[in-house]
This record gives sequence, structure tokens and C-alpha cells, in this order.
Amino acid sequence: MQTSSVFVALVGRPNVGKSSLTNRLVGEKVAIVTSKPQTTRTRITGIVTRGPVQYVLLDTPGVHIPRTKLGERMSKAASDSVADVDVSMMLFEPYGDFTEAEQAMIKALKSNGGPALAVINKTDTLKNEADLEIRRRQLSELGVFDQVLATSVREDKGCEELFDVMARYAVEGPHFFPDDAYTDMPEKALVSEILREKMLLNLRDEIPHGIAVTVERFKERPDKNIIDIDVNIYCERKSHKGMVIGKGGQMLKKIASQARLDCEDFLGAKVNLQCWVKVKDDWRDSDFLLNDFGFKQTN
Ligand SMILES: Nc1nc2c(ncn2[C@@H]2O[C@H](COP(=O)(O)OP(=O)(O)OP(=O)(O)O)[C@@H](O)[C@H]2O)c(=O)[nH]1
Repeated sequence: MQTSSVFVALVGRPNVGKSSLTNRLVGEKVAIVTSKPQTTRTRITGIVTRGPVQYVLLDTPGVHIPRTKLGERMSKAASDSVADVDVSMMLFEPYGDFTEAEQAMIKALKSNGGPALAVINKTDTLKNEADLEIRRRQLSELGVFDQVLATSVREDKGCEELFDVMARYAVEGPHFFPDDAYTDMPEKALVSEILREKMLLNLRDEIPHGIAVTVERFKERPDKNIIDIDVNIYCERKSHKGMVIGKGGQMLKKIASQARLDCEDFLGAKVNLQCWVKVKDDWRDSDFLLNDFGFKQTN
């Protein structure tokens, strides 16, 4: 059987549904999804192998105009992705003007010269078919996209069809990952992403974006299906630390127990999770700390 692979970068503005689509296509939760923009901070790879074709999906942080050094690195992760893939898939909201960052990304796709597809997501929010046609035409007229497609990840419409479209860009050769792999993300990174998701879901808006999670210990107990995991949760302010811990430790308990269940699901083992909350001032603007937390350096 002649095998082939296609590398696909999913790009688009924050909150447009890139992580949701990645998870839908992979059939496993590899990317965290919340209703808050800028949930995804680094590039996440989802992998699907169907018969001879391996699909490697690079879910990227949403493109936006950066306000902090972390923001700069997030935008860089997105624009780097489109440079070395077989096809880029740019997601759009069904309505509204293109943001400045979206226009910059469209320009980058144009000058990069690689093939690109446009996907109008959230079609379930459309009031009528005519609006979809207006959006399709607007995107076609940009002259950047080989095809304009439409999906509703929420209602699972148009997603399955994307496989055939992506397969057209596949390149013959051996697969890059084992056929049963669904992500190349290390287990430790999955654990810290799960914790971040729970904090985004449970805490007030401004706090979670100032939080970083590092996994200090990840140890399987010999002969037992138990993994001991210690994580550090870093906040920017002392007051934030108090909120993460909550009254009598209630909030941290809630976050940790939700995270533990997801970790057990992912890892297929019992998990003993210990969380420590620490303060590191303004880590989002410190190159030193960003490196320390594993965010890639901007060239
Ligand atoms: N109505 C509707 N909502 C959707 C759809 N797809 C995703 N969403 C919602 O949109 C929100 C953002 O989804 P994400 O998948 O996190 O978006 P993202 O583009 O990865 O966001 P960033 O990580 O911020 O770049 C979540 O609340 C999703 O449930 C859809 O097809 N229809």
C-alpha cells in the first residue's frame, strides 16, 4: 500500500474554533477548548491515520496583535506553522469584518505561496443561507484560497468532508508517526494544558491568562497503574495566588480534582495529583521566564 502524509496548519483568529475542529478531526481531545479567546498558547499537533493517509494537524494559537512577549511568541507560532506545511486551513467566523491580525495572516498566506483553504466555521449561528453565500464570495474574491468550505463543529457538519479535501495535498512517503498516535505532545505537556483548561473554566478572566503550569514530577509507580504528578502553578500576583487557592483551599481542590479526572482519562491510569501555587511577577514579559516555562523563543 502506498502511504502518504499531509501536514495541515489550522490558523485563524482567537476563538474561531481551531482547537474544537482539531479535536473533532482527531477524535480525541488533544487541544483545550474554552469560550475564552487565546486559550491555545503553543502549537499542538493532532494526528489521524486513515488507511494509507496520515493527517498531521497543527493547531496554532489564534492570530492577534500581541500585547505581551507571550503574545508575540504565540503569533510567531502561528505564522511559523504556515511556512512548512502542505496546506494551511484558515478558519473564519461567518460574520463580521476581518481583524487586522486576520488581514496580516491572509497577506502572509498570499506571499508564502503555499496552498491554503478557507473554512467558515460556526455555520450553526447563521441566520440564513444568503449570509453564507456572501461570506463565501468575500473569501473567494481574496484569491488566496483553493477552496472555501463551511463547517459547524458544534453540529458536526462539514467536518468529515475535510478529510477528502486535505488528502488532495498529501505527499507520498512513509508516515511520520505511528498509525495509532493521536498527538506528539508529551504527556507532561498534556497535563499542564489540562490544568490550564480547568483554571480558565473556573477562574475570573484576568487571572488564567497570567498563569503558567509546569510539571515538576511525572512518575509511574512500578507494577502499579498509578502515576504521581506534581505541578507548579505560577501566578503573576500574590492576590491571584489567593484566588487560585480559594477560601479554605476550595478552588484549588476543585481545579485539581477536575484535572485529575481528565488526566486519568488521557493516561489510562490512576493519578495522584499534587498542585503547588507560586508567584512569579510579570512572567509574561520576561524572556527568561518564558524560556523557563517552555515557550519558544522568537527569532
Ligand atoms: N456555535 C458554535 N460554536 C463553536 C463552534 N466551534 C467552536 N465553537 C466554540 O467557540 C469557542 C472557541 O473554540 P476553540 O476551539 O477554543 O477556538 P480556538 O480558535 O482554538 O481559540 P484560541 O485557542 O483562542 O485560538 C468554544 O466555546 C467552542 O465551543 C461551532 O461550530 N459553532
